Amino acid sequence: MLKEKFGFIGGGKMAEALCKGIIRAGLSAGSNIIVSDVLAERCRLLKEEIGVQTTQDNHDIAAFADVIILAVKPQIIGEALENIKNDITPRHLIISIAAGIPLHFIESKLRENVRVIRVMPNTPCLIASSATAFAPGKHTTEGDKKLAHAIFNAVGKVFQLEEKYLDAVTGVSGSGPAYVYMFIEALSDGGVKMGLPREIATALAAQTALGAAKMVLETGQHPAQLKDAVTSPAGTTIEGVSKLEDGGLRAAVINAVEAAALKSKKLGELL
Ligand SMILES: NC(=O)C1=CN([C@@H]2O[C@H](COP(=O)(O)OP(=O)(O)OC[C@H]3O[C@@H](n4cnc5c(N)ncnc54)[C@H](OP(=O)(O)O)[C@@H]3O)[C@@H](O)[C@H]2O)C=CC1
Ligand SMILES: O=C(O)[C@@H]1CCC=N1
Repeated sequence: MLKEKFGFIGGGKMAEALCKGIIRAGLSAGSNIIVSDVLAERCRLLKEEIGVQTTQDNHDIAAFADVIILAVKPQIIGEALENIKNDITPRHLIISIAAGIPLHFIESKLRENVRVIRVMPNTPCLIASSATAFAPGKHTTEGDKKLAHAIFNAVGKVFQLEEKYLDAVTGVSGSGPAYVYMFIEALSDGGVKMGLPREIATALAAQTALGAAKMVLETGQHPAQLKDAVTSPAGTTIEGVSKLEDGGLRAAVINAVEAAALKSKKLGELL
């Protein structure tokens, strides 16, 4: 259990997933977390479902928390920082999970020497299976980096990277779960087309994605080697693989990552 208290500005999908993940991982208790949201109904729901404290006033966040997680949409980060800048003191560590928002923007909106870390997590942090990358700001200490590592390591895998890579990370793992859900849904649709009950088809598709991902991570083999091991000469798999190539799966995925990464970059440039 960490001694630091956590405050979230923005109580949406990602704050909810992170709060649940942090509590489930035993890193903090609901009573040590406060979340702000503009909607009273959202506050009520978070309080009832997760047991965190809630507020509609962002000024309450810095008064309570040591670590402040910026979890509002990138487009309103500037407004949220303006709102809290006078509340931030040297005891606070600011963690931004907003896509595309550069460290220098956040640092420039706060008082001098404020410690800021930019993080790109993903929603599987809810079940301790997140893929996260973070980049430290100008004034972060070794202790801050260790703390960020500890938080995101508890809810999945975490990598410290230079900030220049974070837009690409957003394209791969920040947005990535959506692509994988689409693939699983399509795999299930294929099963249904061929007569499987939907529930079975989705369970088989999701377990297949999970197993294949674990094979990549645990065997250390190249994905192409693992694919070749499934693909028997004149067998069934090569028929399917050939259709995926016809449909441009690889190009579609590469283009998706590029588009999401470029959008992340653009969000930072529009400020
Ligand atoms: N969803 C994801 O998978 C990931 C998201 N992120 C990043 O996390 C951040 C949050 O994303 P997500 O949770 O999906 O977004 P949501 O829109 O679900 O959450 C943001 C919440 O903040 C509320 N809000 C708006 N203005 C304020 C304010 N001034 N003070 C407090 N709360 C406010 C919003 O209310 P209202 O809706 O009424 O405006 C909403 O409930 C984004 O910056 C995104 O880029 C990063 C990684 C993954
Ligand atoms: O779609 C988005 O903008 C956010 C950032 C990464 C995942 N979801």
